[in-house]
Amino acid sequence: MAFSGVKNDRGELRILENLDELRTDLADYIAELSEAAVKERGVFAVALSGGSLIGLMGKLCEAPYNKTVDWGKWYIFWADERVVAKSHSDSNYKLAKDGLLSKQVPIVPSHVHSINDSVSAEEAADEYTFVIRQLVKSRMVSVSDISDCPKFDLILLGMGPDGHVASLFPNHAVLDEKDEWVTFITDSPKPPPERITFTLPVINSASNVAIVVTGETKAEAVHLAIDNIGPDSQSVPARLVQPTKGKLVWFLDKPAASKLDSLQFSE
Ligand SMILES: O=C1O[C@H](COP(=O)(O)O)[C@@H](O)[C@H](O)[C@H]1O
Repeated sequence: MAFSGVKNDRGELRILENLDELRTDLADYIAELSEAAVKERGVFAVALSGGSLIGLMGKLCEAPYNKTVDWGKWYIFWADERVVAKSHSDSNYKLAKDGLLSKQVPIVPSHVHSINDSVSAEEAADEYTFVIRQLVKSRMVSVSDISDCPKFDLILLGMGPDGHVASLFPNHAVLDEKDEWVTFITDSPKPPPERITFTLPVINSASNVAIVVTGETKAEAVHLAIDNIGPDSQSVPARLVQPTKGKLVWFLDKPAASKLDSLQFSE
């Protein structure tokens, strides 16, 4: 690892020498959280994103993780999803299915909670909220004692070059949503336009949140999000990811970290 440390209140930074090291560190991190959650609660409730994240999670399907992780205890959700058919190349579900879920890992199909792709964005968000509510009732997903929101064991996020996370885009009204767990947008600046997304209160109620970012095209957004300077936070949604009680970890490769201010860190 090139660097590991804590920088102000923006969480733990893990800056990896190259993509191979990042994939290994990310797989170790997810496997450890899975083991701890299964030990404590009997299940592991994890929310995925789409985009480059899924490719970076690939090592989880290889030895030793494919055999050591307790896949049967995983409950899988999406922090955001594009409202397209599950077979569409824009679908975050399809991305995860092709890149992860179909890779000889014994995930229980009924534990995979994808959105209903045959209704409107608004209905899909409402239905997804209902599904999560049922799983909170049956304690497969914990509940936050502070916000009354679901408390996922882990929410995995990517970040776009504009600083968006999940489908929470810069200066969009969706950033102000305080009441809903899952909401929808029909005007995403990045295609496709119709999406559902976890809201900030849900993301910030998780026990663990990881933001995984690679590549120089995202270096400026990483700098703005972590160094906490420049435009207001509504312009950099990743800066609004601040788990109330949970732990935030950034996984960065060196190009993505290249514009960070000098790092103060502890071993
Ligand atoms: O549209 C989306 O973009 C972000 C970032 O994607 P990346 O390919 O730049 O890593 C992703 O995290 C989100 O889930 C997705 O819907």
